[in-house]
Amino acid sequence: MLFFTKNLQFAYPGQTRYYFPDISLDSGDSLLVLGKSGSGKTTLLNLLSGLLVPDSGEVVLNGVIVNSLKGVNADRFRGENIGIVFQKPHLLAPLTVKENLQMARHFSKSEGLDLDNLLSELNLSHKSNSSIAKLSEGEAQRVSIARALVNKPRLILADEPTSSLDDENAHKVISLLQNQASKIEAALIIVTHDQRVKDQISNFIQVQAP
Ligand SMILES: Nc1ncnc2c1ncn2[C@@H]1O[C@H](COP(=O)(O)OP(=O)(O)OP(=O)(O)O)[C@@H](O)[C@H]1O
Repeated sequence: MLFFTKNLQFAYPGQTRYYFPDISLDSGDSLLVLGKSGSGKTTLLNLLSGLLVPDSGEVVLNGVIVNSLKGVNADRFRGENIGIVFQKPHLLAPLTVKENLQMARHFSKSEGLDLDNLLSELNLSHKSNSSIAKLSEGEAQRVSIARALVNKPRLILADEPTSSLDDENAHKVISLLQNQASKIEAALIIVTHDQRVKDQISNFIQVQAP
């Protein structure tokens, strides 16, 4: 199994404890994490990426217990093995599209993907030298997806990637994420409250506020 969690429990200080359903994914598998606003979806995503540490339970990626890594080791492992598509792109505005990808590459020792190929696959070749400020919202989102893929991660986590998109573009972005994930043999987890995504990915878990 490429990625799995077991008995994940977590509570913010002074708050009620979350008990998250177990996850298990092989390379090429996709999973939706569904739940209402405030149900704990982003919290679960942060536990899966090691940005938060569970009170108990395990997150295992490629045989490594993610929640037992600390400090620099945790950051390096995340940089090399987990690609995160944040809800907002958070790109470096003074840099060009390609420089943003080069920067992401810089933080990893892994060989990664060819940048020009990746830009072409995401229909961004013509924007390679554009500044981030001049991109449309959709282009900025594709750069953010490219940045998540650049180090050829084993796990891709995407937080609400379709929430601001119309039906056609929502469909395109999910297809893009699925195609790219299966190409690099990664597992894909998409956190969303967007029920439309179920039409493309049938495998899901539901999280609920405790
Ligand atoms: N750092 C924090 N400290 C304390 N409570 C927090 C913290 N972050 C989130 N919470 C609380 O935990 C609960 C779950 O938040 P979370 O962001 O995981 O929900 P979500 O399902 O992702 O919501 P949304 O769909 O609105 O983004 C909320 O009640 C939130 O107020």
